[in-house]
Amino acid sequence: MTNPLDASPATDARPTPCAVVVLAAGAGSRVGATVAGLPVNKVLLPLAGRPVLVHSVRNALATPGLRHLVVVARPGEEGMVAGAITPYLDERTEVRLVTGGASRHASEAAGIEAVAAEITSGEVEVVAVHDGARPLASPRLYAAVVATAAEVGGAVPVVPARSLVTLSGGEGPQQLAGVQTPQAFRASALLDAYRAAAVDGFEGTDTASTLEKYAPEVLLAAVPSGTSNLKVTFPEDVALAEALLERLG
Ligand SMILES: C[C@](O)(CO)[C@H](O)COP(=O)(O)O
Repeated sequence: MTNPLDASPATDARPTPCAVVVLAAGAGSRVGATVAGLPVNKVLLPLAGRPVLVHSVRNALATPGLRHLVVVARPGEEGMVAGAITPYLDERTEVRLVTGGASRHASEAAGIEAVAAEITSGEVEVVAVHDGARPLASPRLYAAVVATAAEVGGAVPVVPARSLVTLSGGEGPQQLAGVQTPQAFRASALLDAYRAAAVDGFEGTDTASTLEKYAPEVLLAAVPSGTSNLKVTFPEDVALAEALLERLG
């Protein structure tokens, strides 16, 4: 990956027409979320009085150049997801709700296919895919990944790991980086890559891994991000996200 800060800065004079796919279809088993004793999808947990997903969706809606927002729900949870986010949306805001699959990859594919017509027609030039469980991704981060993807092909937010790691084999301390979302890509390359992956039955661990396999010619740029863009994974993450929300305003 290259660092876009090494290249000319991505300019955003004309925001790139884009779509955002928010994934809300994960199992979330590690967070162990329950409501009234029943397991609940972690993106529906309350965070500062609103479901986690509402924060994620509202940030995504502030993306410059946004044309379409897709939310991918777990099969059987479509009604619950719609019920959770609709009260917080302006009635003019159109959110496409689609049903996800059995894996993250399948849910990503369903979300991307939901804007296939707009990609093919050229209306949408860049698509960003985001974890619904990352409620603190800022509109600024969305703007940066979309502008960078438009410029170089693909953009992935990264944050340096807190500590150096020593690998066995005598290579000395290594600085690792954590990969986050939203991950953004030129839309036609993204759609083609997911269609090629479907033919092979390939399942990527994230969007970038599918692009790396099926569109290796697409340059992926690392966009500097921060630890505040956390993913709600463990029970304590909700309290941490709440504290960060309060601090960030
Ligand atoms: C893509 C990701 O956010 C990178 O940190 C992460 O791998 C997503 O994990 P999930 O378990 O599929 O939510």
